[in-house]
This record gives sequence, C-alpha cells and structure tokens, in this order.
Amino acid sequence: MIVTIDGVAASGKSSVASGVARALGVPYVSSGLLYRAATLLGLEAGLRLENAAELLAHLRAQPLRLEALAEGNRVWVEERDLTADLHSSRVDRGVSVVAALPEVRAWVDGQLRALPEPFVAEGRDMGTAVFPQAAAKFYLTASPRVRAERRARERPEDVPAIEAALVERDRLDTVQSAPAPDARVIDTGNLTLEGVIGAVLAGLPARQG
Ligand SMILES: Nc1ncnc2c1ncn2[C@@H]1O[C@H](COP(=O)(O)OP(=O)(O)O)[C@@H](O)[C@H]1O
Ligand SMILES: Nc1ccn([C@@H]2O[C@H](COP(=O)(O)OP(=O)(O)O)[C@@H](O)[C@H]2O)c(=O)n1
Repeated sequence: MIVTIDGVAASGKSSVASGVARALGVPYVSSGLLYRAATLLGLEAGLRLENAAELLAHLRAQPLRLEALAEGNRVWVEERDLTADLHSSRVDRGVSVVAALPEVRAWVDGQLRALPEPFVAEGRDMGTAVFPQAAAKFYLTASPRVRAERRARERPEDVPAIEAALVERDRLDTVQSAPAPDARVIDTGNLTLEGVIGAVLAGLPARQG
C-alpha cells in the first residue's frame, strides 16, 4: 500500500508522514529531501542550478542514498550525512529552480518508484505524477502566517521574512503542487499535529498489506 501526503511548504507534510508511518509500522519517504540534496550539492560545487546537464552529471558521479528512517529521513553521499545542511535558507532559495528541471524530476521519481511497498510518500506531486495509483491521498494546507509561525520555531529568521520566502516558494512550485483530484484536503491551521495524524489515519481505507 502507498499513502501519499502532499501539500504546500511547511504545511506539516514530513511530521504528519512520520507519525502516520509510525502508526502503520511502515517507512515514509520525503521527496523534498532529494530535491534539497540535489540543490545543496549543486551549490557546493559552484554549478549554475538551472543547468540540468551539469547538475545531473554531478549527481550521477556521487550517488545519493535516501535512508527512510521512521523518525526522520536522512540523505547520505557515501559516508557524509547531508541531512543537517538541507534546511538552510540558501537551499530554500535555490531548490525551486532545481525542482523545475524535468531531468531532475525524473531522477527523483526514479529513486522513489524503486522503493518497495508499503510506505508513506510526502512532497508535492506524490499523489499526481509519481504514485497516481496510491491507495489513499492527502493534501495539507494552512495559511502562510500559520506555516511561517511554525517554521520560525526551527529557524533563526523572523516570521515575516519566513512567510515571504514560503509564499515565494509556493509560487515557484505551483506547477507541480496541484492536489490530486482524489486527494482529501486537510487544513491543518486549527489542528494539532496529533489531530492531523489522526485525521489521516481515519481517512485510510480498511487496512491492507
Ligand atoms: N498541525 C500542526 N500543529 C502544530 N505544529 C505543526 C503541525 N504540523 C506541523 N507542525 C510543525 O510545523 C513545522 C513544519 O512541519 P514539517 O513537517 O516540517 O512541514 P513540511 O514537511 O510540510 O515542510 C514543524 O516544526 C512541525 O512540528
Ligand atoms: N515532490 C516534490 C517535493 C519537493 N519539491 C521541491 O522541493 C522543495 C523542498 O521541498 P520540501 O518538501 O522539503 O519543502 P518544505 O515544504 O518542507 O519546506 C519544494 O519547494 C519544491 O521546489 C518538488 O518539487 N516536488
């Protein structure tokens, strides 16, 4: 069984996916971390992020490994754990450019489709482009202010700066961020994290494999 959890930036996707996956006893995978890792490696190598050919050659030369831990995914390049560096403002600013490249999207999608079921997948297009056959699909939203206030607890920047950056990233991500027509939309604004996890679990079909 595949469960997809898509949504706008900082809507709670990874926290909810982790909670749902733990409740089901299955792994979850964060597609955004692969886009973030591609961005970080491109920035560190001094590449122009819009140059797909250069970036793909660089990514193929140092294969990434996504470790789908239930408590939080990690991304490795050989012995180096990139995870702590993936949520910087520098990566936030560059990631939408990288995610707009069809070649990079195909590179991410290939890695995700190779994963053995069952799992929970979170991102923007898990229920549309990548796993249209998923057994259950969810789409998380919340106002920009609510999302910025939540993220401000994890970042050094202030709420207005974070909110502006989130709104801009939503705009750049519009193409791949449409909810699947068969997704259940959950506004997380007035819900606790546990409340959202409960709503997703309640929306699952009768337990399959
Ligand atoms: N319903 C909620 N209520 C309160 N805080 C939440 C809720 N959902 C997520 N959070 C918090 O908001 C922040 C962003 O959530 P995260 O799971 O990283 O979102 P995303 O993966 O969509 O970027 C985290 O600090 C998380 O704990
Ligand atoms: N399935 C996905 C997941 C992420 N992304 C891109 O990757 C970026 C980072 O995704 P993320 O899920 O880690 O971001 P947050 O919502 O956690 O801030 C997004 O802003 C998109 O540009 C995407 O295009 N498609």
